[in-house]
Amino acid sequence: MKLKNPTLLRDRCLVNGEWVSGSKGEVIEVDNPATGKIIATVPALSASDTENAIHAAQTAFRSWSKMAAKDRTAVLRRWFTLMVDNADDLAALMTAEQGKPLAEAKGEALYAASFVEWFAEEAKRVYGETIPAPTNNKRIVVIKQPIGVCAAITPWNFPAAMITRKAAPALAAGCTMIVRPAEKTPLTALALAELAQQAGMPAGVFQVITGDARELGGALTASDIVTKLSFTGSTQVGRLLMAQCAPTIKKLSLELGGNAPFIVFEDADLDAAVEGALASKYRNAGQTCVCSNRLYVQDAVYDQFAEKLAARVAALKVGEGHQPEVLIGPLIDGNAVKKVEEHIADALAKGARLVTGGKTHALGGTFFEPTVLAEVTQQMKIAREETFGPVAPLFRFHSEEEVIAMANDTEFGLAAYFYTENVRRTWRVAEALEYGMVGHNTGLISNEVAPFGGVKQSGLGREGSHHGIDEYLEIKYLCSEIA
Ligand SMILES: NC(=O)C1=CN([C@@H]2O[C@H](COP(=O)(O)OP(=O)(O)OC[C@H]3O[C@@H](n4cnc5c(N)ncnc54)[C@H](OP(=O)(O)O)[C@@H]3O)[C@@H](O)[C@H]2O)C=CC1
Ligand SMILES: O=C(O)[C@H](O)CS(=O)(=O)O
Repeated sequence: MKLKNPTLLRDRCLVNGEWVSGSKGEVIEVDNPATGKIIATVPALSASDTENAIHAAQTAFRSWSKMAAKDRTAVLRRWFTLMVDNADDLAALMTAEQGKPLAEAKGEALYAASFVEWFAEEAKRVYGETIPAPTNNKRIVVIKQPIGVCAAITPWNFPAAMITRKAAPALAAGCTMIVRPAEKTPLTALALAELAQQAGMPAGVFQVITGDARELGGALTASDIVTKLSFTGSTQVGRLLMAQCAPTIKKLSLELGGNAPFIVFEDADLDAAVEGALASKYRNAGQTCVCSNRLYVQDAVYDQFAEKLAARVAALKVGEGHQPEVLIGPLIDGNAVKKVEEHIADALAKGARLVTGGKTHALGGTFFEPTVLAEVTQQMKIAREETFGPVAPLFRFHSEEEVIAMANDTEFGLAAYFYTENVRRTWRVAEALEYGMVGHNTGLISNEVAPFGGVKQSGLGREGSHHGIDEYLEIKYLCSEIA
């Protein structure tokens, strides 16, 4: 892994403005999923090391929260500029530790930076309000104030964007933030910490700690100094963390699992639908929470769509992320491969048909052939569980009512997609789908300006957009008797 700016490769954690090892002196190895080779080590911090970070964040909060919003904006804008200037190095780190193709990693680096740019601006727009009092001798004013010391626990699939999508609004609001990144992808998080320090972020305002998820997560959730937890990951772990936060009534933002339907109506632009399916299904080798997980195709266009999609999928180049033209990198680990194999085997055993792919790639390791299955039904595991891999299961449907019922038949409600050229159908379907985010004639819906988040068991709260900063603010009103 060659970096233009070698200072971005950090093997220590940033705690209270210092680069520190763990008090136990233990380290965690970081490997490259494409090769299985160890590329770095990071400290295994302990619960007591985490307490040090929490107290540093509490101290830093006292001054950071009182800083003029415009001055916080200036620090965040410098962080944004440094992220853009170092996007190639951030991309190299992501491809090395997570495996995604370099072009996707560069895209994520800029996507991550866009949250810092957006919330640098939002910092200056935390408005309050005045409310006419019920009696003329009183005045009521509403103000918004930063929640306090915040913690973030983030997943491996977007090592940069999932951090800034939380840290940027928190810091903009005047909070301080401790990030515990996934064990598999700490290097990008530590590089973001290095750039934050270069941007002049005061000690204790933004800290990154690495170590055992349960030990560090336990310390963060148990602390009554930490007033807010923002988590992105599986619904199963989200439930656990929600329970761990209950004793201290922490504020929560949860971005959890998905099971996105992708619906192709007979009146769709089929070529556009194929492009959208490729984008929403195979991005990050299918390892995103908003990936289409079930593709429903209306009878009249089913065979045509399946043929078009399979031809494009079979041509997707699989390989190591730094190689040019590679579009599908490795899955994150062997467990991910096992889940994909399990979903395919279950579907075929219950009557599905393999159209293309279907097995581990000739490259070996965790590389997997991009796959399309046909004649898939609701009775198969792949209909109910998030595959988190490069498999497109095609379901048939006959009517709009039938497909809406199938699409909504899940405990998840994160993202959904549909293709139709009919404007009346567009409104009916968009309103009937029980999801937090709906793509119409597009497979790419993620950006910094829209409120990203799910309903049902896909989470709580929204990230990005002007709503995103509210997750890090408390509302207070002053009722003043003036006569
Ligand atoms: N809604 C969204 O925006 C997103 C949702 N996801 C969902 O996450 C899942 C895949 O990501 P994955 O990383 O495997 O999800 P996990 O839920 O397994 O892990 C997410 C994070 O939580 C940590 N973690 C795991 N167990 C605990 C625990 N007991 N206490 C504290 N922290 C813990 C993990 O640490 P470690 O990895 O070190 O074990 C990781 O940092 C999928 O379901 C996907 O849909 C993923 C990304 C975005
Ligand atoms: O982790 C994820 O899956 C991301 O939230 C998806 S996105 O924001 O890049 O769409």
